[in-house]
Amino acid sequence: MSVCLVTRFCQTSSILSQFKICIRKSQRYNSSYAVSRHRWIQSLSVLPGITFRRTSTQADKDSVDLSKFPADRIRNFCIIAHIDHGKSTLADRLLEMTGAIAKTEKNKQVLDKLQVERERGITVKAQTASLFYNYEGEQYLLNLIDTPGHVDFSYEVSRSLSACQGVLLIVDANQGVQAQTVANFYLAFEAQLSIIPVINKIDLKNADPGRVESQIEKVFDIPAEECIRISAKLGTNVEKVLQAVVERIPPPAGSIDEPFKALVFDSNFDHYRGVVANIAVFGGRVKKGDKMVSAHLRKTYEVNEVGLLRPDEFPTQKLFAGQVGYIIAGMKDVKEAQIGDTLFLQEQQVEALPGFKPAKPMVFAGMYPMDQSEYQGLRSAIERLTLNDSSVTVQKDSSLALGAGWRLGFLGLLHMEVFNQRLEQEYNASVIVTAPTVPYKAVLSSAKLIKEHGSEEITIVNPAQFPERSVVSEYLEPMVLGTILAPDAYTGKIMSLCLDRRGVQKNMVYIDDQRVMMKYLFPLNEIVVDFYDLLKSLSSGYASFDYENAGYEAADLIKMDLLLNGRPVEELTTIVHRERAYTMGKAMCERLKDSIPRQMFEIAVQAAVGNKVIARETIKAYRKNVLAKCYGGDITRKMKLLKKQAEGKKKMRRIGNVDVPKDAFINVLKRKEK
Ligand SMILES: Nc1nc2c(ncn2[C@@H]2O[C@H](COP(=O)(O)OP(=O)(O)OP(=O)(O)O)[C@@H](O)[C@H]2O)c(=O)[nH]1
Repeated sequence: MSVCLVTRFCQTSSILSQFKICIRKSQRYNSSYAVSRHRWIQSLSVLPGITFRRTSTQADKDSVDLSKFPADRIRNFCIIAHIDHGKSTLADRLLEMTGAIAKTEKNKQVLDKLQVERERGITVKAQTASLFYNYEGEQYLLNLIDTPGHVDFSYEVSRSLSACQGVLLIVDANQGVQAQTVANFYLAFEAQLSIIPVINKIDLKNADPGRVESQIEKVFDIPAEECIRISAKLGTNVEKVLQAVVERIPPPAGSIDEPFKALVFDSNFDHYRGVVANIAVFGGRVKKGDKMVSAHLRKTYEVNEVGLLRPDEFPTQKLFAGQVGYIIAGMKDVKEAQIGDTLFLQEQQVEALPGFKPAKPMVFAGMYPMDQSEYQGLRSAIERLTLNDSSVTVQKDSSLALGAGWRLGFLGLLHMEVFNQRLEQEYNASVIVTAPTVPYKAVLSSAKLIKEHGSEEITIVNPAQFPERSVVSEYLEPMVLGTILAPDAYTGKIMSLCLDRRGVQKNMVYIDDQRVMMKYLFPLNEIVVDFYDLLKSLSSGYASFDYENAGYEAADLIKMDLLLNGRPVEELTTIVHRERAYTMGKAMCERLKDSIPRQMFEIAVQAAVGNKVIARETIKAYRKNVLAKCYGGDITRKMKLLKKQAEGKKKMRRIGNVDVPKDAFINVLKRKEK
């Protein structure tokens, strides 16, 4: 709401009070309400002569005395699972049953707040919610963190686990144990957390909870009796889950008598209040007005607000040892609230907690505005989006064909797609994303270059900057250890796909009489773009895949250029294994031929290594006369058709004299199933 509109509201107190009533009426704990309420308050506070106290909200009235929850009546837990096994649906039920949200049809996946999460039906960002639960006459404070299931976001899972003492490991009663179930189990196991296996979707016709229990026994060595069978959708046995959380997950350690010490496990940026850091308090207490220090930057801040997330912000007087909540302390940049940082009070210095390793980008791509006139707008959109996603790295970049832009690093391809979608949806930005590449390394042999780079080993995130063989003693490529779970009927097809992707089998076990778990060592480059799609399609959707980093290995790599009418297109340059250059070059030329529409002249599409052309395709000349079917003199119809053609051209980028659709840069890397 604009300031002038608010000024008018403020002119008469009766209108002001009506406005407050109106806001209270619309008060539901949803984020849009929280944002609009906040903007309104902010707008008022900038008006001269008006000092504004926040109107008390239902939350403030319901204000809880958190000192009544000593650590032994707190349980902090995460919900982890393979993608789509029902984490967010279970979180909804737990929120409803403990009264945090109303039980309505509208309240679906309330913790998935982003538009992309709702559209894609996936969780991208971990979300925290504090619940009050009455167990055997005692009130408990349960802090739940719903985590994403997709491998690209496993960093979110591992840092959420650091705030917890236990997990609910959800497994679909029909699909059984899948690749991310295994990966997430090991994350929790290595963090020494209590693991409660929950078999979900028992209402499905094909549910076979008995089979899933024996898989859990075999793969994770957890007795079948410990599994809880539920239907998150219908609410069946969900109460048992809450009971198990209290009974089986230990309370957090740490006492309120110790000095204040908190771990920042997540943070997001609010344009009005700065950084909102999600913290797990490991000792002591903190309140508004305290002077707080961040261990990383050693900067001092005054605490403005602390509270719980229920799931929206719920301000409280204090936060105590064992509790999970948020803190706002005037930090202007998410870099000031580094994830993994320790917070303490100015007068009580403590030793920093171990923290986490920063997330390492696995996929890099160039991002450019569709038109250079949109550069500033895109820059501010990227800046704002990265404020809330610190795992994205940004470097300025420029290209002959696409002008000034950036090279961004992401945790995986889905992460890149989600970022791109958010740029388009939330910031209305139109972007060209170039072919993604993985971070290769080169060990330099030229003394001059070593001096220039300050090190013998360099990382290459842009194929156009790939150093020549003559100055390099060795190239290295990133490797991953992949886990594939699938019905044994598809084993043959899967093995030949893995072989095709230079995979080396490390292990293969049956997890029951029909399902196989295979471990393969892959070059990351071979699986990053389309491996999962192909695996899904050749196994009729039954196979699942997850991977973890497995260091670097020496490889015989070369740079391959793609040329349009003899002109190399830097944005389509790729790094390939020497043995694969011919097949890759041929396939890329074919796909480019399919992606680029016929134009008024012939276009030669070539792949070249050095000066040698290794593959060629030709796009024949063609003039599309959009008015051909338009007889007679209806000028409005003609204008409409010409406008449509012009719209189509807007989605293309001219390289040399060739119009290239913006999707072509990524499609060129997608291989077809054999
Ligand atoms: N029949 C049935 N469907 C369920 C049940 N629980 C969840 N689902 C459905 O399964 C799908 C996935 O559920 P989500 O809760 O989004 O799964 P998720 O694990 O949070 O997914 P990600 O966050 O993307 O990993 C949705 O269509 C749910 O409606 C259940 O108990 N029974």
